[in-house]
Amino acid sequence: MGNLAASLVGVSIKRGVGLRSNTVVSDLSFDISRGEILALVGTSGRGKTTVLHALAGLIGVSKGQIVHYPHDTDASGKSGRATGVVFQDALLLPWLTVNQNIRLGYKFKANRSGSKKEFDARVTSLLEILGIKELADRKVSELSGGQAQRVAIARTVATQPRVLLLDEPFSALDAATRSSLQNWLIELRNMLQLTVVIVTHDIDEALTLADRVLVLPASGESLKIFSSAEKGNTNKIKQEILASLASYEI
Ligand SMILES: Nc1ncnc2c1ncn2[C@@H]1O[C@H](COP(=O)(O)OP(=O)(O)OP(=O)(O)O)[C@@H](O)[C@H]1O
Repeated sequence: MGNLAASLVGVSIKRGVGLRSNTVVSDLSFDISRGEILALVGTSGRGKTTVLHALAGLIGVSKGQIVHYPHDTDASGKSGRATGVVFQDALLLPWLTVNQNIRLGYKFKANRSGSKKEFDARVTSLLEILGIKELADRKVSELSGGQAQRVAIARTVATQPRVLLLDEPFSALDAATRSSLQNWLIELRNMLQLTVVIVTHDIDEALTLADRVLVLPASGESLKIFSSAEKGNTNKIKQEILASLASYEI
């Protein structure tokens, strides 16, 4: 358990209400290790966003449980939040500057402490670490899509979530910007020892970013998890993932 950030144990999730409710995720179990990037892939409607929202506590589970393991330091009461989510649309406040948007992230951090001076220093240091210091005084409405996504991720990282949840954060970006943000995210994870769960439609993105790729199963199928540790063999893994995605189609 010491190395785990969270676990799903026999989780089923319903969407919709009353007679129209439907079980969209059924008896799903997997662990999220600390410091890993885990990609969730699966055909459309398979429940990737649903799982992410359940991990974030935005929707409940109908069966099973999701366990978030506190860090050792949490006993001191200085823990960050269990999760932080970044959606496909950056959802920043366009009338504020980048700096002000990031400050909002810090303001929402649980158990924040320290003086205003310390708080300002933390914002500046985060902007520096994330390589967006030069954007600090720009209005969000003046940012490109790629810059806005960096700021959205930065704002969520500022809340110090134990697990960073990303829902197709790069899907609206052009290929070059996307690739640069993928590299940036890997650097960020390495620097800050982040634990990341990312939903993506793009198998190449999943294999570039993730330590493990989890293919969400259709009802009755078993879960498949691919390790991209053997990076040299990505073609083979990609073929296996594509084959398992295809086998789910009815
Ligand atoms: N608010 C909702 N009310 C009712 N059904 C919903 C709701 N949100 C999602 N669903 C249904 O739950 C199922 C899973 O949706 P979800 O968005 O999690 O899938 P996904 O794998 O993320 O899909 P996509 O790749 O298309 O984004 C779908 O059948 C969808 O229609």
